[in-house]
Amino acid sequence: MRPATVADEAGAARTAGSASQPPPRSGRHRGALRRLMPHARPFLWHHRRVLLRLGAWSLLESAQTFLVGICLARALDQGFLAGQPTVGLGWLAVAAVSILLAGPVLRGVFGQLSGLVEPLRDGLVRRAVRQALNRAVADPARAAGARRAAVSRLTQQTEIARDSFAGLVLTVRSFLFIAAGALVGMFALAPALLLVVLPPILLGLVLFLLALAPMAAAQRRFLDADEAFTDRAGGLPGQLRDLVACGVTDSAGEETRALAEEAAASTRSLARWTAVRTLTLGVAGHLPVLMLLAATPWLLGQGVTTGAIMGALAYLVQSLLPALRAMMTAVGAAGSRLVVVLDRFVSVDADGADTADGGTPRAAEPGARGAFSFPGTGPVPVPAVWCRGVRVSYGAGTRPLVEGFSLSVGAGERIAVVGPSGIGKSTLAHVLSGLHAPDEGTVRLAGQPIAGHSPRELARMRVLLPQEGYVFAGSVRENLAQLEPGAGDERIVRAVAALRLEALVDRLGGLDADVDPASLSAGERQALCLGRAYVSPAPLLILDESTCHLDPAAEAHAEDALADRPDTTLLVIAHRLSSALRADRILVLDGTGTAFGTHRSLLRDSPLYRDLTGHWNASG
Ligand SMILES: Nc1ncnc2c1ncn2[C@@H]1O[C@H](COP(=O)(O)OP(=O)(O)OP(=O)(O)O)[C@@H](O)[C@H]1O
Repeated sequence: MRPATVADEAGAARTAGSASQPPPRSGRHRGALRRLMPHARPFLWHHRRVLLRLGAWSLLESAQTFLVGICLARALDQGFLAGQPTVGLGWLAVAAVSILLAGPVLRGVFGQLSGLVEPLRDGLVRRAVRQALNRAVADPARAAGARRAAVSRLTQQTEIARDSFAGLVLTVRSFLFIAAGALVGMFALAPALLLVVLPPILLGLVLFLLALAPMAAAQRRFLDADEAFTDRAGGLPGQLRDLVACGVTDSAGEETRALAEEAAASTRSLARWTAVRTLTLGVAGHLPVLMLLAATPWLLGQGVTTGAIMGALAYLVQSLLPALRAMMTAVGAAGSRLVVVLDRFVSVDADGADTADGGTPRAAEPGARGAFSFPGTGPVPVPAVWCRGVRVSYGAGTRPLVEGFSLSVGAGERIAVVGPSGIGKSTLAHVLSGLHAPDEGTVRLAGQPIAGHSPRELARMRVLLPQEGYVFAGSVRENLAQLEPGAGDERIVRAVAALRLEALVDRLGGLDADVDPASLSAGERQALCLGRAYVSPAPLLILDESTCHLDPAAEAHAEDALADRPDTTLLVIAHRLSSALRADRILVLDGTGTAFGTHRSLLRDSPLYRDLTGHWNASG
């Protein structure tokens, strides 16, 4: 049998990823087995009757294996070597009948196999379609083509899962029952045979099991690195002009070099583990035969007959070792594929992330991980901001600023909004905050319609910080706790520390000191307002150029601190390119239409975004 090569391993990894959403982040698949077990156990328990029937058919396979070795030994010892050829032929005839029985046995096994494999596929297909439909409802802005692509990807993955699962069940089951038949047969022939062949088989198996986890990790690392590099290299030629225009060729080159180095390192690592696996296959697949041949004089000295040694050889060469090699290969290749694909189903559910645009997967809905319940459907995360069919204008008869506008932002996401001056960014911020009712359409925050809430209720749903930082005459503490009057000192101190406001608070005389708004600079007022947003209980923070009086470093720190605030979704109306670069996704407003994507995808797809970044770069 041909040993697995790095190319095979890479192929197996690619097959699992070929149906892929974008490459999983490194480490994302760590603990995949642990994540899958809670779903696998109920599935297997639910199909326990099929498993029992499969076991019953497989027992016949054990019996058949057992008979072949025993018959061969008897044919030699009691027949041909004892001068009784007819007896020998008789035993061989029994062996031949048992071999012929293999056909019906295999038919029975396959019949039961479908009872296990098809429900898995049906469940996954149902799940794939429901996931896509749920996302289509939750995110109507996504193009229909992308939705179809998501269904196609997921249905394709179900086929990979089905084939891999079938291969695994077949080979693992076969190995277990054939091994049982062969080992019992050897024990029946002469227990001393087991002393010779069992240790190398067990050694190979243990080495194989020890290498399994690092091998799978190496496959995943290779898959991630290979996809990331291919993605990058494929996109570069088309982006070259914009990269030069934006003056970011050095950083783009560095990034590409790092991806290439990671791809090379991951391939080397995969090669090393493939060599280890080939070694384990060699130990388990060939050493038992060598040991048996080398131990023949000793076995004969122990009174083991020639027929028994030949029977053991037949068990090893005909049944046990081929089944062992098939099982090891299947677990190594199909097993990894199955884990990767099923884990993607789990991860799609947990993240609610549709990454069809090639963008960054959205941040997970807090607490949603593990919501997968196989093979039913799990909850789809509620978007932090969701709007549909929104039309906004200032007065009847005037040209609408936005029309037919839809958007879905996942909880925990960091979004930047960009667009030319006067295009309607602030107006959109007001609409999303419930301060300006749209002419048409619906806006929901965390699943709740924004319309019809009192100002107090709105304050618990979102914070909108305008460009002008409004500070009132009162204590520093009152200013910081304005949106959460009951906030304790601990919370206020945490906000002060997170936003590095200690020096400002000290200069003002501490938390209890009175503030004279007129004595503060515009930047200081903005800093206090950012602290106020941090203290607020609202999960959605909208910054409408509310850091424009801070220097770029302070602005970056403030945005990072607010984005890192627990359970926070951050929407920043950006006035610098750096804000957009820090965001997970960017919304580009251009009056007649919008574009929504990552910095990279927008550089490629949105002429307006390219112009804006070029303008920002030119103006420093
Ligand atoms: N209350 C209002 N009544 C009438 N027109 C308004 C009102 N507020 C804003 N507008 C107009 O709506 C358009 C969009 O304004 P908006 O402030 O939302 O744009 P913007 O993209 O935030 O601009 P900038 O980047 O300059 O802040 C502008 O033409 C503005 O003059």
